[in-house]
Amino acid sequence: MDEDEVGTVDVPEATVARLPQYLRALSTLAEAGLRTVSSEALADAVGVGSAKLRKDLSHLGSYGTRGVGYDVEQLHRQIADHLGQTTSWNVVIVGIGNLGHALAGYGGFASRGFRVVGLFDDGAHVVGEVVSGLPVRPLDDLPSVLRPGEPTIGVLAVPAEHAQVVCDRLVAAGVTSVLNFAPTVLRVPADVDVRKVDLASELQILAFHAQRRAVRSTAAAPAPTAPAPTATTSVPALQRSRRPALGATGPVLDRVGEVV
Ligand SMILES: NC(=O)c1ccc[n+]([C@@H]2O[C@H](COP(=O)([O-])OP(=O)(O)OC[C@H]3O[C@@H](n4cnc5c(N)ncnc54)[C@H](O)[C@@H]3O)[C@@H](O)[C@H]2O)c1
Repeated sequence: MDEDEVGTVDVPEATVARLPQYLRALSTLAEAGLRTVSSEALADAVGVGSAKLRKDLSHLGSYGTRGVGYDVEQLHRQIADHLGQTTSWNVVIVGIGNLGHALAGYGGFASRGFRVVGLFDDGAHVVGEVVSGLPVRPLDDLPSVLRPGEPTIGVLAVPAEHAQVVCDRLVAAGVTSVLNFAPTVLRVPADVDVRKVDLASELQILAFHAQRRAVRSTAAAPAPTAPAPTATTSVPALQRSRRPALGATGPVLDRVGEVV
């Protein structure tokens, strides 16, 4: 597949979601001086099955060489092309509260081609403050920060009840890609992409799997001397029994004891 085909081939959404992980693993391999990598080794580094990895990469027209594997640099370039990482993207963050401050200060965007160019908020307590080298501006200044012809991604870190209004303003100003942290569904025109980040849902999914593991291991355990929990053991009971005593385990951090 040549560069002209990037953006024109259909790549399944699940594959797209794994591409950043492949890219990160390939960067690490390149930094370690590796020139080629087998599908098994790359799949191992990412934590997926090698068949799935080969299928994912076949969507990009990359099949590797039998007995050699994939050329690390070439595959890195190819995935970076598909992820639009060979151009730089402007990012504006709206809502400079707890989350917005953390996002504005995150150092990992620039190395992946994302440049934070504007911070916006409507709160008098924060407008004018300089956060990570950028002044926080009112949303009315949005048009002066967005540059025609330069793709800009809008990041929403405002309370859910304000997210739609802010999203509408971003879209009206020409933003066609929105990353939404607010726990609400946004309505946007068909030519606007919205991705939602929801850490609470991710925690719920982990809790779901942990709970199922607990139920299965309880069911599979040999009969204990004490009365065995049955399949009807209540979820709260399992959750309580699995919860460690506060402070009993966990890493020793130099901020332990800090009240956050
Ligand atoms: N997706 C996740 O995993 C995740 C994690 C944490 C928080 N959140 C969500 O992110 C959002 C922000 O959380 P937070 O803890 O930073 O809240 P926060 O209250 O600390 O900050 C919100 C900021 O948005 C600003 N704001 C409110 N209305 C605005 C408007 N109309 N225009 C511009 N700015 C406006 C406020 O002035 C404030 O500075 C919330 O919706 C929260 O639920 C999501």
